[in-house]
Amino acid sequence: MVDRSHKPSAISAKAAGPQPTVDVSDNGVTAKLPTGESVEVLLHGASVISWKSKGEVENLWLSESAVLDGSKPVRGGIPVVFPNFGPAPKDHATSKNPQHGFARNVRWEFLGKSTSEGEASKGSDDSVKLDFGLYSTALSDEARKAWPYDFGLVYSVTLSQEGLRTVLNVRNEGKEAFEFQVLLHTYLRVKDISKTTINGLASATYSDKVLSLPTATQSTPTLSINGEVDRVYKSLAQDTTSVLEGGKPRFDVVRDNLVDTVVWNPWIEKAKGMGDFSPKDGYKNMLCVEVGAVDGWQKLDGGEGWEGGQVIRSLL
Ligand SMILES: O=P(O)(O)OC[C@H]1O[C@H](O)[C@H](O)[C@@H](O)[C@@H]1O
Repeated sequence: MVDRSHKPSAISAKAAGPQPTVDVSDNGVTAKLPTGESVEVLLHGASVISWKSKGEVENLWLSESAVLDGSKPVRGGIPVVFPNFGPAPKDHATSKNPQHGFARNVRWEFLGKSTSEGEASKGSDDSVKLDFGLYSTALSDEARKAWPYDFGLVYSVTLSQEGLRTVLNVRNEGKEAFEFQVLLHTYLRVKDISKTTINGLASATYSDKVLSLPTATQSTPTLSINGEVDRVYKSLAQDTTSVLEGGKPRFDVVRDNLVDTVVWNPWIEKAKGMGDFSPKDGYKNMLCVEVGAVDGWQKLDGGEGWEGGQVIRSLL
């Protein structure tokens, strides 16, 4: 009789192949796929600070003088903005919070990794998911006083050949309802901002912070960046915002349960004014396309949960 017990099945044969690697340090977590893609996440703010595609192409812009020691938010990568976007409004429960909330400026906990094998028949790739948690009980007394709600956040960063998925899950762990905003403040790396264009915003309504215009409409199908831009595009109909370089697709940013998108480039003067922005002409190599729910507030009753996120595809 033939002993088949050692014959590898299709599944175990695949499992025996190269596996994703995950390195955990005191400061953060790095994951790499056998095909070369990698992601690096700081525990400070659960900020993604590097995402490389096959061929080691860096997709995210990180300032050379970004502060990574936990003393301030990271200038670059993907800081997580929660529970308020921008300066907190005076007449809201978030009013005592810092600009863009506290989540980007506190240490998160690494909850663990999970890997999954792709199935060619389903068109899926190998992937690795890193989960990070932040709970109200971990905040300083001062931060808890400023926003006194019981909450739990789980931020999942999934790396695959297809791209990078980042999803935030918010739970109200208390009895009292709270309101929040969310934004994934992604700094995309581009070769030359003067040749970079954005599609997917046509006819959308936006507010323009540079021109102090509360309401404007995107009249052209393609947006070019020729100067400082700081716009909040609201309730977008299309779920994909595309970034092109020299007319060729470079990134697709796909929103999931998030309807707004901020487009930001500080340009020359604002870049000069930021101590942690360098090189000073770095504005030529970055473009923020920030998916979020920032127009108005999301309300979460006690015991309820909410989830939203993005997939960014690098199209090189
Ligand atoms: O300097 P930060 O607090 O990180 O904010 C950086 C930028 O974030 C968003 O893009 C806002 O729309 C901008 O108004 C702000 O300048």
